[in-house]
Amino acid sequence: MADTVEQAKRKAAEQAVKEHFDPEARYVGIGSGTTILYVVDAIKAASTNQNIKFVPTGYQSKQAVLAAGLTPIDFDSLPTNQVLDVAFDGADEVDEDLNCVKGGGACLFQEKLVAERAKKFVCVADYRKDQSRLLTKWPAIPIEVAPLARYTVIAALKALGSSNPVVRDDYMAKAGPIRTEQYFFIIDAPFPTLLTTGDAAKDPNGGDGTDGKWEVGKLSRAIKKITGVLEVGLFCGMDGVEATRAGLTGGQKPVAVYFGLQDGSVKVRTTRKDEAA
Ligand SMILES: O=C(CO)[C@H](O)[C@H](O)COP(=O)(O)O
Repeated sequence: MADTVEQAKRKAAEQAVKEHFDPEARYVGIGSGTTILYVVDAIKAASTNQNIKFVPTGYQSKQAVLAAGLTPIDFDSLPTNQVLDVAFDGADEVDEDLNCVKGGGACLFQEKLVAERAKKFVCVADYRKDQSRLLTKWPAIPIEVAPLARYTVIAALKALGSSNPVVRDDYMAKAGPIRTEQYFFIIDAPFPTLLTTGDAAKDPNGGDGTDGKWEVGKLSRAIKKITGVLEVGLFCGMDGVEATRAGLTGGQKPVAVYFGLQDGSVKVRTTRKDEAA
Protein backbone atom coordinates (compact mmCIF):
# COMPACT_ATOMS: atom_id res chain seq x y z
CA MET A 1 0.00 0.00 0.00
CA ALA A 2 2.67 2.52 1.06
CA ASP A 3 4.78 1.64 -1.98
CA THR A 4 1.77 1.95 -4.28
CA VAL A 5 0.97 5.41 -2.92
CA GLU A 6 4.58 6.57 -3.21
CA GLN A 7 4.85 5.24 -6.75
CA ALA A 8 1.59 7.04 -7.63
CA LYS A 9 2.96 10.33 -6.28
CA ARG A 10 6.23 9.92 -8.17
CA LYS A 11 4.59 9.07 -11.50
CA ALA A 12 2.18 12.00 -11.21
CA ALA A 13 5.05 14.35 -10.35
CA GLU A 14 7.17 13.18 -13.26
CA GLN A 15 4.36 13.69 -15.76
CA ALA A 16 3.35 17.08 -14.34
CA VAL A 17 6.94 18.31 -14.55
CA LYS A 18 7.36 16.92 -18.06
CA GLU A 19 4.26 18.77 -19.24
CA HIS A 20 4.53 22.02 -17.26
CA PHE A 21 8.15 22.72 -16.33
CA ASP A 22 9.91 24.83 -18.91
CA PRO A 23 13.72 24.74 -18.40
CA GLU A 24 13.72 28.34 -19.67
CA ALA A 25 11.36 29.48 -16.89
CA ARG A 26 12.57 32.30 -14.62
CA TYR A 27 10.48 31.80 -11.48
CA VAL A 28 8.85 28.56 -10.30
CA GLY A 29 6.73 28.04 -7.16
CA ILE A 30 7.37 24.94 -5.05
CA GLY A 31 4.68 23.86 -2.58
CA SER A 32 4.76 21.72 0.56
CA GLY A 33 4.12 18.14 1.59
CA THR A 34 5.42 14.74 0.60
CA THR A 35 4.32 14.67 -3.05
CA ILE A 36 6.14 17.87 -3.88
CA LEU A 37 9.45 16.15 -3.08
CA TYR A 38 8.97 14.03 -6.21
CA VAL A 39 8.30 17.22 -8.18
CA VAL A 40 11.59 18.67 -6.94
CA ASP A 41 13.40 15.46 -7.94
CA ALA A 42 11.89 15.61 -11.43
CA ILE A 43 12.73 19.30 -11.82
CA LYS A 44 16.29 18.64 -10.71
CA ALA A 45 16.60 15.94 -13.37
CA ALA A 46 15.14 18.20 -16.08
CA SER A 47 16.76 21.49 -15.11
CA THR A 48 19.60 22.78 -17.22
CA ASN A 49 19.30 26.42 -16.21
CA GLN A 50 20.99 27.62 -13.00
CA ASN A 51 19.25 31.00 -13.33
CA ILE A 52 15.79 29.73 -12.38
CA LYS A 53 14.62 30.98 -9.01
CA PHE A 54 12.35 28.71 -6.96
CA VAL A 55 9.82 30.26 -4.59
CA PRO A 56 9.09 27.87 -1.69
CA THR A 57 5.92 27.88 0.43
CA GLY A 58 7.70 27.43 3.74
CA TYR A 59 10.67 25.97 5.58
CA GLN A 60 10.24 22.35 4.45
CA SER A 61 9.80 23.43 0.87
CA LYS A 62 12.89 25.67 1.00
CA GLN A 63 15.00 22.84 2.42
CA ALA A 64 13.86 20.56 -0.41
CA VAL A 65 14.86 23.19 -2.99
CA LEU A 66 18.27 23.69 -1.34
CA ALA A 67 18.89 19.94 -0.99
CA ALA A 68 18.30 19.56 -4.73
CA GLY A 69 20.97 22.20 -5.45
CA LEU A 70 18.36 24.63 -6.80
CA THR A 71 18.13 28.32 -5.91
CA PRO A 72 15.34 29.43 -3.53
CA ILE A 73 14.06 32.99 -3.31
CA ASP A 74 11.72 34.24 -0.59
CA PHE A 75 8.25 35.22 -1.71
CA ASP A 76 8.74 38.77 -0.44
CA SER A 77 11.99 39.11 -2.39
CA LEU A 78 10.18 38.65 -5.68
CA PRO A 79 10.27 41.77 -7.81
CA THR A 80 6.97 43.65 -7.58
CA ASN A 81 4.42 42.32 -10.05
CA GLN A 82 6.75 39.50 -11.06
CA VAL A 83 4.55 36.51 -11.76
CA LEU A 84 5.76 32.92 -11.48
CA ASP A 85 5.85 30.95 -14.71
CA VAL A 86 4.31 28.00 -12.91
CA ALA A 87 3.71 26.80 -9.35
CA PHE A 88 3.53 23.11 -8.36
CA ASP A 89 1.94 21.86 -5.15
CA GLY A 90 0.17 18.90 -3.56
CA ALA A 91 -3.42 18.81 -2.31
CA ASP A 92 -5.37 17.03 0.39
CA GLU A 93 -8.49 16.55 -1.74
CA VAL A 94 -9.64 17.73 -5.18
CA ASP A 95 -13.24 17.85 -6.47
CA GLU A 96 -14.50 17.47 -10.02
CA ASP A 97 -14.28 21.28 -10.61
CA LEU A 98 -10.62 21.14 -9.47
CA ASN A 99 -11.36 23.01 -6.25
CA CYS A 100 -8.88 21.84 -3.62
CA VAL A 101 -8.61 21.43 0.12
CA LYS A 102 -5.09 22.25 1.25
CA GLY A 103 -3.36 22.85 4.56
CA GLY A 104 -2.83 19.30 5.79
CA GLY A 105 0.75 20.39 6.43
CA ALA A 106 -0.32 23.79 7.86
CA CYS A 107 1.30 25.77 5.03
CA LEU A 108 -1.89 26.97 3.34
CA PHE A 109 -1.26 30.71 3.69
CA GLN A 110 2.08 30.72 1.87
CA GLU A 111 0.77 28.11 -0.56
CA LYS A 112 -2.08 30.42 -1.52
CA LEU A 113 0.24 33.41 -1.90
CA VAL A 114 2.44 31.42 -4.27
CA ALA A 115 -0.45 29.83 -6.23
CA GLU A 116 -2.02 33.26 -6.77
CA ARG A 117 1.26 34.63 -8.17
CA ALA A 118 1.56 31.91 -10.79
CA LYS A 119 0.43 32.10 -14.39
CA LYS A 120 -0.56 28.50 -13.85
CA PHE A 121 -0.84 26.44 -10.71
CA VAL A 122 -0.44 22.69 -11.18
CA CYS A 123 -1.41 20.14 -8.51
CA VAL A 124 0.11 16.72 -8.08
CA ALA A 125 -1.56 14.05 -5.95
CA ASP A 126 -2.18 10.35 -5.57
CA TYR A 127 -5.46 8.55 -6.27
CA ARG A 128 -6.75 8.94 -2.69
CA LYS A 129 -7.20 12.69 -3.22
CA ASP A 130 -9.48 12.41 -6.27
CA GLN A 131 -13.11 12.85 -5.14
CA SER A 132 -16.21 14.29 -6.78
CA ARG A 133 -16.82 16.59 -3.79
CA LEU A 134 -14.53 18.06 -1.15
CA LEU A 135 -14.64 16.62 2.38
CA THR A 136 -15.53 13.18 1.08
CA LYS A 137 -12.51 11.46 2.64
CA TRP A 138 -10.53 14.44 3.95
CA PRO A 139 -12.30 15.31 7.21
CA ALA A 140 -12.09 19.09 7.59
CA ILE A 141 -11.10 22.46 6.13
CA PRO A 142 -7.81 23.76 7.58
CA ILE A 143 -8.08 27.44 8.53
CA GLU A 144 -5.19 29.58 9.78
CA VAL A 145 -6.24 31.84 12.64
CA ALA A 146 -4.78 34.34 15.09
CA PRO A 147 -4.38 32.51 18.43
CA LEU A 148 -6.16 35.28 20.36
CA ALA A 149 -9.25 34.90 18.19
CA ARG A 150 -9.54 31.10 18.32
CA TYR A 151 -12.70 30.92 20.45
CA THR A 152 -14.55 33.59 18.47
CA VAL A 153 -13.51 31.94 15.19
CA ILE A 154 -14.71 28.54 16.46
CA ALA A 155 -18.07 30.06 17.45
CA ALA A 156 -18.41 31.74 14.04
CA LEU A 157 -17.55 28.49 12.24
CA LYS A 158 -20.23 26.67 14.23
CA ALA A 159 -22.71 29.38 13.21
CA LEU A 160 -21.78 28.65 9.56
CA GLY A 161 -22.63 24.98 10.14
CA SER A 162 -19.32 23.36 11.08
CA SER A 163 -20.06 20.45 13.40
CA ASN A 164 -16.91 20.34 15.50
CA PRO A 165 -14.14 22.79 14.60
CA VAL A 166 -11.00 22.11 16.64
CA VAL A 167 -7.62 23.73 17.09
CA ARG A 168 -5.03 21.33 15.64
CA ASP A 169 -2.76 19.85 18.30
CA ASP A 170 0.91 19.20 18.05
CA TYR A 171 1.23 15.68 16.63
CA MET A 172 2.67 14.43 19.94
CA ALA A 173 -0.29 16.06 21.71
CA LYS A 174 2.13 17.25 24.37
CA ALA A 175 3.17 20.67 23.29
CA GLY A 176 -0.28 22.18 22.74
CA PRO A 177 -1.48 23.53 19.40
CA ILE A 178 0.78 23.51 16.39
CA ARG A 179 2.04 26.90 15.25
CA THR A 180 2.26 27.86 11.61
CA GLU A 181 5.23 29.73 10.16
CA GLN A 182 3.25 32.93 10.84
CA TYR A 183 3.01 31.69 14.46
CA PHE A 184 -0.75 31.29 14.09
CA PHE A 185 -2.97 28.29 14.91
CA ILE A 186 -4.78 25.94 12.54
CA ILE A 187 -8.44 25.20 13.12
CA ASP A 188 -9.75 22.10 11.31
CA ALA A 189 -13.43 22.67 10.54
CA PRO A 190 -15.62 19.81 9.28
CA PHE A 191 -18.69 20.76 7.20
CA PRO A 192 -21.43 18.33 6.20
CA THR A 193 -21.76 18.98 2.45
CA LEU A 194 -19.61 20.95 0.03
CA LEU A 195 -21.05 21.52 -3.45
CA THR A 196 -19.30 22.15 -6.73
CA THR A 197 -20.60 25.15 -8.70
CA GLY A 198 -22.63 22.80 -10.91
CA ASP A 199 -24.20 21.05 -7.91
CA ALA A 200 -24.98 24.41 -6.29
CA ALA A 201 -26.92 25.52 -9.37
CA LYS A 202 -29.29 22.61 -8.74
CA ASP A 203 -29.55 23.22 -4.99
CA PRO A 204 -32.78 25.07 -3.99
CA ASN A 205 -30.71 27.49 -1.89
CA GLY A 206 -27.82 27.79 -4.32
CA GLY A 207 -25.31 26.40 -1.85
CA ASP A 208 -25.65 29.31 0.58
CA GLY A 209 -25.37 27.05 3.62
CA THR A 210 -28.95 27.42 4.84
CA ASP A 211 -29.71 23.73 4.28
CA GLY A 212 -26.26 22.66 5.47
CA LYS A 213 -24.95 22.62 1.89
CA TRP A 214 -22.28 25.11 0.91
CA GLU A 215 -20.91 25.88 -2.51
CA VAL A 216 -17.12 25.80 -2.09
CA GLY A 217 -16.48 29.43 -3.11
CA LYS A 218 -19.35 30.80 -0.98
CA LEU A 219 -18.09 28.94 2.07
CA SER A 220 -14.53 30.08 1.48
CA ARG A 221 -15.62 33.74 1.31
CA ALA A 222 -17.85 33.39 4.41
CA ILE A 223 -14.99 31.93 6.46
CA LYS A 224 -12.51 34.51 5.21
CA LYS A 225 -14.77 37.30 6.49
CA ILE A 226 -14.47 36.10 10.11
CA THR A 227 -12.19 38.44 12.05
CA GLY A 228 -9.12 36.49 13.13
CA VAL A 229 -8.94 34.30 10.03
CA LEU A 230 -5.73 34.74 8.09
CA GLU A 231 -6.51 32.26 5.31
CA VAL A 232 -8.80 29.38 4.39
CA GLY A 233 -7.56 26.05 3.01
CA LEU A 234 -10.03 26.07 0.11
CA PHE A 235 -8.39 26.82 -3.25
CA CYS A 236 -11.21 27.73 -5.60
CA GLY A 237 -12.58 30.38 -7.95
CA MET A 238 -10.52 31.34 -10.99
CA ASP A 239 -7.56 29.44 -12.33
CA GLY A 240 -4.43 31.36 -13.34
CA VAL A 241 -5.35 31.59 -17.02
CA GLU A 242 -8.83 32.98 -16.28
CA ALA A 243 -7.35 35.39 -13.76
CA THR A 244 -4.73 36.64 -16.21
CA ARG A 245 -7.45 37.23 -18.79
CA ALA A 246 -9.38 39.21 -16.18
CA GLY A 247 -6.30 41.39 -15.58
CA LEU A 248 -5.51 39.85 -12.18
CA THR A 249 -2.20 38.47 -11.01
CA GLY A 250 -3.37 34.90 -10.66
CA GLY A 251 -6.01 32.49 -9.39
CA GLN A 252 -6.19 29.89 -6.65
CA LYS A 253 -7.48 26.96 -8.63
CA PRO A 254 -5.10 24.64 -10.47
CA VAL A 255 -5.21 24.59 -14.27
CA ALA A 256 -4.43 20.88 -14.08
CA VAL A 257 -4.27 18.13 -11.48
CA TYR A 258 -2.13 15.04 -12.00
CA PHE A 259 -3.38 12.01 -10.06
CA GLY A 260 -1.07 9.03 -9.83
CA LEU A 261 -3.18 5.87 -9.94
CA GLN A 262 -2.72 2.46 -8.32
CA ASP A 263 -1.91 0.77 -11.62
CA GLY A 264 1.03 3.10 -12.27
CA SER A 265 -0.78 5.29 -14.80
CA VAL A 266 -1.56 9.00 -14.37
CA LYS A 267 -4.95 10.65 -14.72
CA VAL A 268 -4.88 14.32 -15.72
CA ARG A 269 -7.80 16.62 -15.09
CA THR A 270 -7.70 20.15 -16.45
CA THR A 271 -9.87 23.26 -16.24
CA ARG A 272 -8.78 24.28 -19.73
CA LYS A 273 -10.73 22.42 -22.36
CA ASP A 274 -10.15 25.04 -25.02
CA GLU A 275 -6.37 25.18 -25.06
CA ALA A 276 -3.26 23.44 -23.83
CA ALA A 277 -2.84 24.09 -20.12
O1 LIG B 1 -1.43 21.58 1.62
C1 LIG B 1 -0.42 21.01 1.93
C2 LIG B 1 0.40 21.42 3.09
O2 LIG B 1 -0.18 22.50 3.77
C3 LIG B 1 0.07 19.85 1.15
O3 LIG B 1 0.27 20.22 -0.16
C4 LIG B 1 -0.97 18.78 1.24
O4 LIG B 1 -1.18 18.47 2.62
C5 LIG B 1 -0.55 17.51 0.48
O5 LIG B 1 0.47 16.87 1.14
P1 LIG B 1 1.01 15.44 0.69
O6 LIG B 1 1.62 15.62 -0.66
O7 LIG B 1 2.00 15.05 1.73
O8 LIG B 1 -0.18 14.51 0.66
